[in-house]
Amino acid sequence: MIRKIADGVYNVGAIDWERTLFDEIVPLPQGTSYNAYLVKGENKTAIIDTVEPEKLEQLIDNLEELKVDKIDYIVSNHAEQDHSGGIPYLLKRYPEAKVVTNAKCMGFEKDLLHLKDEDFIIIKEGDTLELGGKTLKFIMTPWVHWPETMTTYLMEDRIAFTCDFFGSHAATSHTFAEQYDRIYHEAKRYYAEIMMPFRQIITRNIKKIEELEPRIIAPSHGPAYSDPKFIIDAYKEWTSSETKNEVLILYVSMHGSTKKMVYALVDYLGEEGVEVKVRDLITSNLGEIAIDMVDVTTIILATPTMLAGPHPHAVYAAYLTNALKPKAKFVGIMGSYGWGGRTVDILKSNLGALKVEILEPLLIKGLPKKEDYDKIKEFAKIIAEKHREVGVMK
Ligand SMILES: Cc1cc2nc3c(=O)[nH]c(=O)nc-3n(C[C@H](O)[C@H](O)[C@H](O)COP(=O)(O)O)c2cc1C
Repeated sequence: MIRKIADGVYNVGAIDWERTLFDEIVPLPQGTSYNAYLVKGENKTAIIDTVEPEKLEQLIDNLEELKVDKIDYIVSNHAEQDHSGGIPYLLKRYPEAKVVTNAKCMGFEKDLLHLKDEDFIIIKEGDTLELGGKTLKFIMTPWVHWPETMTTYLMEDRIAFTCDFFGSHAATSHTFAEQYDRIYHEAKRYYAEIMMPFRQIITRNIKKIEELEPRIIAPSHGPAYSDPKFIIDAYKEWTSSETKNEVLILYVSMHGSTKKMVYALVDYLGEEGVEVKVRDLITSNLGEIAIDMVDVTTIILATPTMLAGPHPHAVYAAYLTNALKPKAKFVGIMGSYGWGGRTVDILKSNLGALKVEILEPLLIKGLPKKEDYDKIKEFAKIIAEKHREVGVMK
């Protein structure tokens, strides 16, 4: 399916309606797309990014339908195979084509795709490429989400091809975002899963794209944006240091004691005027957990003690929180134990990358008793007080 972006500019990539998992961990409830953009100048033709190799057939069909018998440049914004994986095929089909990218990306593609030095034209920040009436300018946007990532800007049409940056895992036949609620949610999920660990550097990259004053933002997953402000503002909101008056509780419980503690905390936090999100680690997937983390002020890890430490699912949650680096300001640890162990130490040792205050842990023996509920109530009061201190609650 060819999706026209502007005169001489087409999305010739693939739509993957049925894929359910990405990177062997990220669930895809809405499928995804691998957008590849054909830009036809008066003299030269370029394609910006390719598709996941499994979906090459759709790209080939689209190129045939547009009767593309020559490609001069294959611009590669990102070396990850869902965008670069089609390059070896395109080089065979269009032997005169050169891969246009930055030096870092070339290095990765030599390793990942076994491309050779002579396959490349190397560009750097601010360089331009003339196609005849259409000029591509290259803007380095590192760490969205690999070190080599860049944006290609079509100057005359003011289109920013941002690759993963501003993308969403959404299979859709719409060329441009139309169902804004749906796309906001999918773009936020994508941000949470893929971009959140690089929040600080992304802030600088948002500015770089905004300064281009693009008319269109065309990422390599999901629909393009004919209203770039929508997605730029959303990214500004997610990356800002401001958090909401919300607590996310991630819990696991074998026999229900920790769960009782969790739901008591939910009630007490409600009484204190704090919003709560609760995720059972056994039934919640990574996407749901990640999206919930984006703007909460506090994350609570709740686990029973098992084999002298936290339940392995709680270790996973701590590891994930540490890796995703949400902007939360506080982390709490709570749970039930039988006789003792290193639950708190082990969880803390998995949280070293976070700039958070770790609250005084709350561990109780067995099923919570009357005095334990008092402690949970006190825990809720402490969290509310912390939220007041950082100004997310009056
Ligand atoms: C497989 C297993 C291993 C356990 N290992 C420990 C342990 O090493 N240290 C401890 O204090 N309690 C241990 N316990 C006891 C639990 O921590 C205790 O029963 C707790 O109340 C369970 O909380 P839950 O109902 O939320 O699952 C273990 C329980 C199970 C089922």
